[in-house]
Amino acid sequence: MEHEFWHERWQKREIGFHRRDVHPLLTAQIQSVAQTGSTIFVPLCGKSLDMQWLLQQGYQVIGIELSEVAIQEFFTEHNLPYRTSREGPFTAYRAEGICIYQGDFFDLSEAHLQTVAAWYDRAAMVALPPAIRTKYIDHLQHILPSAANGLLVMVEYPEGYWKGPPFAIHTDEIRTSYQDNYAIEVLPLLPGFTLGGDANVTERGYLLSPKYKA
Ligand SMILES: C[S@@+](CC[C@H](N)C(=O)[O-])C[C@H]1O[C@@H](n2cnc3c(N)ncnc32)[C@H](O)[C@@H]1O
Repeated sequence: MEHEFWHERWQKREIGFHRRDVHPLLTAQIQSVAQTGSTIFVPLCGKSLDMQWLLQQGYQVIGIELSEVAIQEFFTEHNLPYRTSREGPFTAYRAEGICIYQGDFFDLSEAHLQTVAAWYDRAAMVALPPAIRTKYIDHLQHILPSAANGLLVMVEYPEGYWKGPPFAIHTDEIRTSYQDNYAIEVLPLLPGFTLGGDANVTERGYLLSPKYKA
């Protein structure tokens, strides 16, 4: 997806991916991947309420998001006074416990994520078409600290049912993408996120723990 695609979606308010509640898998599983007080990386974070929930639970949050509209709305909607600073290719938005980098995920480096204990991917990997997704997985594994755990939420639906995004990502692809470096626990299927429910669309969580810690 081109950057323009996402900027337009935020400008035109085509943000059906934005949930009005905290994701139940996050609340159920966060303690499996990171202790309270530790830092959670939220790639392609949008203005997810999940980040506010993490802050309320005592976690620190690092996010990365292309859209400054999304980031400003996040801080405004939660009444979080923030400051901004220009840092290389990014504008960093900071408030107590949280830093969201406005810019391209692919410009992040290891230095930005040194303190991260776990990453939380909800609607990040599934937002990307296959060619970019491969780059995303490579870059993510390159910049994460080797001890970081993962909590992933993927969308599943029958082939051809939707055009995407979100793209359907099944367990086989998660294994191919991460099994070299992570042990993978596959969580049970949940009803999908679509408004009013849609039996063809489901979500599945994964817990990833590193096989090799430096
Ligand atoms: C489907 S939305 C999901 C947002 C959030 N994770 C949530 O659960 O609501 C994907 C987000 O990724 C952002 N995005 C897409 N490509 C990006 C990139 N290369 N770098 C940073 N953010 C990106 C988009 O602007 C969009 O807000």
